[in-house]
Amino acid sequence: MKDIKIFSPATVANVSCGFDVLGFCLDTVGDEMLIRKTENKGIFITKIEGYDLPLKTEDNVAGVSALALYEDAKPNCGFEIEIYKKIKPGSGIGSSSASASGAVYAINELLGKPYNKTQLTRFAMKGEALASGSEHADNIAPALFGGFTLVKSTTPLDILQLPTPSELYATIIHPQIEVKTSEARAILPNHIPLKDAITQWSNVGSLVHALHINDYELLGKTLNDVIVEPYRSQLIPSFDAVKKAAISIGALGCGISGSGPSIFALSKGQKMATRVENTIHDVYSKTGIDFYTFTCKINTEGIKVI
Ligand SMILES: Nc1ncnc2c1ncn2[C@@H]1O[C@H](COP(=O)(O)OP(=O)(O)OP(=O)(O)O)[C@@H](O)[C@H]1O
Ligand SMILES: N[C@@H](CCO)C(=O)O
Repeated sequence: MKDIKIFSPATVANVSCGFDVLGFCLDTVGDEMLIRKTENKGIFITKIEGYDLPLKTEDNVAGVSALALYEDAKPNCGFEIEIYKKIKPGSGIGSSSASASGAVYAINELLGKPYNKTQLTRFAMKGEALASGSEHADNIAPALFGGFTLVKSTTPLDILQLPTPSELYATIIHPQIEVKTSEARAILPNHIPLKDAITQWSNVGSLVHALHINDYELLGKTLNDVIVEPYRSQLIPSFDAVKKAAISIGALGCGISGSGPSIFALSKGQKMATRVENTIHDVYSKTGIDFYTFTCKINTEGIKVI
């Protein structure tokens, strides 16, 4: 195989209570990438469509992640990368992760799959470090593995795949403002009160349990974040109004997607998810800020060849 075309999905990191550890993969929305073997050695980004991003390998998260794999594998060829970007950078739905994960997934396929998904996650985390200054894997893991994932530890890297309830739908609202992950991380406190930590780890444990026993009501009760959301919600106009409206119409829960500005809501069933989407659409229409919304199932497959 000399070239490969892939779909690399958008993802929601944190899932309210699981800052830097929990994430899930979105269906239908994502980037496309074309990766080709070349005789010239090295990693070359030859085309980016959709958004204005650096072509220089070392400045692009796809390039940096691909280089990390390339330097480890030392193949007798090089690779050209074309990125057809659909996920806006700084959106909060894993734009950087889609490029980073997509690049390493595709090169691994072209090399005959020498690496497993955990090893690919490690390479793609180099891209996240470039984008945000932190090697978190909570967008990368769901993009590569699909479904819900939990990053049990980064040293050593240990990723757990969690069950995905089949009737779960995600609604995303993306206000057209940019919140850089690096800036959204910089405003967080270094120390947290013990009582908040207790609430948070009780929610994370209960969320994992809810996914395992397919309990939608319990899942909804766990979608709370007493540590990060109070700080970051101030960066997102009308966040509280959206959350209140989504929950009162019947969403299981609602929170900041990744580092924002996107907001996610989870619902049981497509009918309810559509009602939630219509409701938050109405709320945001009053802000005067450009935005778009979409609703989709949870993608249990992750990145795929197209
Ligand atoms: N291929 C790429 N795709 C997206 N962003 C890239 C890429 N290469 C470099 N970047 C840089 O990474 C930054 C965007 O990453 P950031 O983590 O802030 O946003 P995000 O991935 O949409 O958010 P989140 O991780 O919260 O979902 C921008 O500064 C952008 O220029
Ligand atoms: N866990 C990361 C995800 C965004 O990339 C954060 O919230 O900063």
